[in-house]
Amino acid sequence: MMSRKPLIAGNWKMNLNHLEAIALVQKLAASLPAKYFDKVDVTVIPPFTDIRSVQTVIDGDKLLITYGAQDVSAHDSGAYTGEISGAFLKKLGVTFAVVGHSERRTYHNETDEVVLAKTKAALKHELTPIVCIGEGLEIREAGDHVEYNVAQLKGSLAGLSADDIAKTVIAYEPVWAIGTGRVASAADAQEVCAAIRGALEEIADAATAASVRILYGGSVNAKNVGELVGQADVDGALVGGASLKPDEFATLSAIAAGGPLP
Ligand SMILES: O=C[C@H](O)COP(=O)(O)O
Repeated sequence: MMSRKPLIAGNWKMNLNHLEAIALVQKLAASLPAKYFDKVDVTVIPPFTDIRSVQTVIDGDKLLITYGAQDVSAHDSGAYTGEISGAFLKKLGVTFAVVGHSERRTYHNETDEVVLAKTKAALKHELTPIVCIGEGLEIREAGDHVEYNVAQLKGSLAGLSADDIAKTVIAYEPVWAIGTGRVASAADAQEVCAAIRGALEEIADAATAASVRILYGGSVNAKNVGELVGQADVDGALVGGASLKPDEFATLSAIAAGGPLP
């Protein structure tokens, strides 16, 4: 099997102003020396207003941490008040763009069609989309979670070529596990991530499916990350709350790298 380098992505959501962002990145860098980055990719995903400050620290100190954006417009430029173009993000050195996070699907009514358009925009501007999918509690309790996630994945990637799909990262985030402290079991995460890989093989091809990184997200912390990333089809984590604590985020990144602890 092709080996996939783990990715630990810290989604800060709407937390930390630009001064707090600088302090967090500096603390994270101090806790996570360069030796780890051969074995794990670590990215921080701040609010848009922090990105320039984060870029300045990372470039100035030649850090190996990358950074992403929490969303990207489906449009390139023009009369779209409040939106942020992928072209602007690329110019700021952004590597990843989260698309279709459940908070955007829920609070901003983003459908699979919108997520697909944003995924295409990210790819067009050479950003790596982190395409989020995940079921709510009712669907999980009804036992329909595998079918639901596969359908959401297919809707969010509909019509993309295998080459484009190979440039994405997928994040499985069960909505009931986000910010609740109720993490999915490692077996539950593996079940859905394996089904996602199977679906990628169907819509692209085996080599593409084997190369795409699939993250788990939802109440990941330093205590549970080891078991989660130890699963065959879980290639890292999309971390919310624990990414706001630089020591814990460094520790869980080191665990994903296979240790030693910082
Ligand atoms: O994007 C991150 C997720 O929504 C997970 O958030 P959480 O780690 O706070 O549960």
